[in-house]
Amino acid sequence: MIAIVGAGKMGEALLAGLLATGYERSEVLISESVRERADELRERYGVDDVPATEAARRAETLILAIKPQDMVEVVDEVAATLTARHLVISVAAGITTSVLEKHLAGEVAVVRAMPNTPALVGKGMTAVSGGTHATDEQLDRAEGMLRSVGEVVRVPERHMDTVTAISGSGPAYFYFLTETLIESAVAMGMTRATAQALARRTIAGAAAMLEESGEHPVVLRENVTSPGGTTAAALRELERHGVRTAVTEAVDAARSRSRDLSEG
Ligand SMILES: NC(=O)C1=CN([C@@H]2O[C@H](COP(=O)(O)OP(=O)(O)OC[C@H]3O[C@@H](n4cnc5c(N)ncnc54)[C@H](OP(=O)(O)O)[C@@H]3O)[C@@H](O)[C@H]2O)C=CC1
Ligand SMILES: O=C(O)[C@@H]1CCC=N1
Repeated sequence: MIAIVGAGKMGEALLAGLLATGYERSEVLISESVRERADELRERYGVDDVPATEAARRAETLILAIKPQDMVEVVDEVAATLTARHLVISVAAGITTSVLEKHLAGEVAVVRAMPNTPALVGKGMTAVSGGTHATDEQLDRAEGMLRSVGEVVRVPERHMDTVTAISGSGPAYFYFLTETLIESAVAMGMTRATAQALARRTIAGAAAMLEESGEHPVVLRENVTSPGGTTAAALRELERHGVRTAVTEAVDAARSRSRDLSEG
């Protein structure tokens, strides 16, 4: 049995992904403190919602998907119920396995994971790293579960804040860019519906090219950039406005924020 504690945006993405890829409703529980949200998810997915301590009693795998700021309180609440048979997977930004282990009695296995919301449609990217007591078998178990909602890589924990800034927050950067393209087209007089279709299909097509061709993005960008053409004119403006530096600094800010979150 798997319990997802905190069924917000990320919790739901994992829940939906797990159910869509073969987990039975009877194998997954949620524990969500916002009543209307719990009701909505119970209705949508047909899973039970129980208090966190009951979730810890009934499930051997606990996925903690609450906000980093709530993590210690929730871990303290369930700690007495957890035993060496449990596997705790935290998806919280910034919270280290050593912080979690400090609040858990004995040798409870902890895995830190950083998924992203495309897990909802089985296209997630998750990085995992194991805590002190997590065995290879337990890491494999966590990876197997998360692989059902997308790809998984194992990384040393020192890279987890970078992972958070790249693939954890990453979908938001691409949505931001898509949203900006839509608004630009609307400002030029195009209907919103057509602008949305153009932008959505373009980002999806570009992503598919990256995945399926295996080419470096520089090569794909060069293929779009005809000599003396429109793309070169646009890219010159992006460079002039420092978009490359802005992206680098945005990623740096996300990583710093992830580090800060471990300090509460
Ligand atoms: N959103 C994303 O793309 C990603 C998020 N994450 C991580 O996932 C975690 C959740 O993020 P996100 O889904 O965005 O946040 P949300 O606020 O959408 O979800 C968290 C949910 O847990 C509820 N909650 C709070 N305390 C408890 C409790 N004691 N028991 C049960 N439920 C509780 C919250 O209620 P309330 O609102 O009242 O606090 C909320 O509904 C974070 O740690 C984040 O770092 C990781 C990767 C990607
Ligand atoms: O914004 C956040 O803090 C979370 C972590 C990664 C994506 N969303």
